[in-house]
Amino acid sequence: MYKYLDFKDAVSLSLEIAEITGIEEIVHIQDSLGRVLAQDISCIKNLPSFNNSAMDGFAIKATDAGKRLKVVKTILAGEDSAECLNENECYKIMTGAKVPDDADTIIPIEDVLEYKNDEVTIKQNVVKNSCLRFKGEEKALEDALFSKGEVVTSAMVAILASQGITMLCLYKKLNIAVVSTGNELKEPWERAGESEIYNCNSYAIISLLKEKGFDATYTGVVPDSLEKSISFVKGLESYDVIITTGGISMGDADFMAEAFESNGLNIAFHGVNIKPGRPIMMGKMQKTFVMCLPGNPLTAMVNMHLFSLPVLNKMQGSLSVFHDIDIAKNIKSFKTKAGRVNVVLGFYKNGEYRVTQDNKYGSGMITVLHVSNCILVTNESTASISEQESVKVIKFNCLYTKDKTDLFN
Ligand SMILES: Nc1nc2c(c(=O)[nH]1)N[C@H]1C(S)=C(S)[C@@H](COP(=O)(O)OP(=O)(O)OC[C@H]3O[C@@H](n4cnc5c(N)ncnc54)[C@H](O)[C@@H]3O)O[C@H]1N2
Ligand code: MOO
Repeated sequence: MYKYLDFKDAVSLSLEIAEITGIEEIVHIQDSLGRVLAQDISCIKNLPSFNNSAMDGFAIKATDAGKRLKVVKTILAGEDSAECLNENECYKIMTGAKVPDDADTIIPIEDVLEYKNDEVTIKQNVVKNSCLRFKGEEKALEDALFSKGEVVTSAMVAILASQGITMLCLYKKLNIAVVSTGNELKEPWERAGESEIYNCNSYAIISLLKEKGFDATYTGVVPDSLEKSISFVKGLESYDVIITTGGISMGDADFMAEAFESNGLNIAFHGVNIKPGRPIMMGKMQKTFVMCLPGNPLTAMVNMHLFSLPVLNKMQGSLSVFHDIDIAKNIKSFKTKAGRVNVVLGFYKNGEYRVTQDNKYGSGMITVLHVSNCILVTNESTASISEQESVKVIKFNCLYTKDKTDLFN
């Protein structure tokens, strides 16, 4: 195994070699949520599209404040009325209806002094242009709306639909293979003897990928044999990304590094000075990005958050690659081991961080992930985090940002 690489260098290196696949496809807005835009989009219909009323009431000239006016017409939303006001006249108008150019102010129905027999008495105090929404005041034609690389949200879908845009050019979803390794593994639907365990990593990783908007294909368990590992890996060449767990450390049955190297893997790094996650390996096999994560379930998931998701964000074409960290107050002191980067599980709520089980758990554990909702990363010189200290946390359901963030505590 190579010398353990510095955590920051490993993250930088992985992002350096991660390349966007750039393959585009046309998708309906209904299916675009969480996908990455492959086009810039600008305003093609003014928002709003015409001057309209923000209230049900009367459209008047502000200069008619204090007068009694004749209601000459009622304008409903969707109607296009020509201007027709003479002196001492006004329109009755509904919310969203187009305001003819000869009216400049809307008086809500509850604010008039009297409304009877098609006549309305307007109060003295009238503010010109009130309750009026002007054409293009929100966005005007050709204003920039979205940029290539933005992730589609429901708010964006609202804007797209408001523009009459139904089809979008998006980056095609990455083709991700998820692989488990190890003779000890049985699938959850099989029967595991006492010395065997159920494969939980593949299902956990695929679920996490789904949570983050990625799809993945589960390709099965590779047995602990170099020959079989080499040929299994060969069959995965068409994927954009391969994520494996297990078989990457120093044991007699750890064949992943050799199997990938035999298939032309260019190793970017193998071994990082971090706990958990030290044996992690990343590299490129021709165009395929390879992520070999350690087999311990907790380690595999933590590595997914720290290393894999930013790389996948970049490859998917998203501009928001980096973890959007939260700042929290640490409410229970705990120790970490200086000399390496530590990843510490915790629970974040209302601006407070509470360490999971006093930071005393093993990488092989599974249930500690469930009682945690975030991680915290300490730098190599940190040996403890005290109560009341301000800490940076990465929530499992964090957003991602364009700006490179400093994760260290
Ligand atoms: N001499 C050394 N031994 C180990 C080192 C080291 O530096 N020197 N590193 C340790 C660390 S840290 C880790 S993490 C593990 C990682 O080892 P591998 O990536 O080779 O993983 P395996 O040995 O195959 O498995 C580890 C552990 O995880 C279980 N496992 C594997 N796959 C799954 C799965 N799909 N679902 C559930 N559980 C899984 C496996 O049964 C093992 O218990 O190495 C240390 N050793
Ligand atoms: O990555 Mo291993 O813990 O760090 O168990």
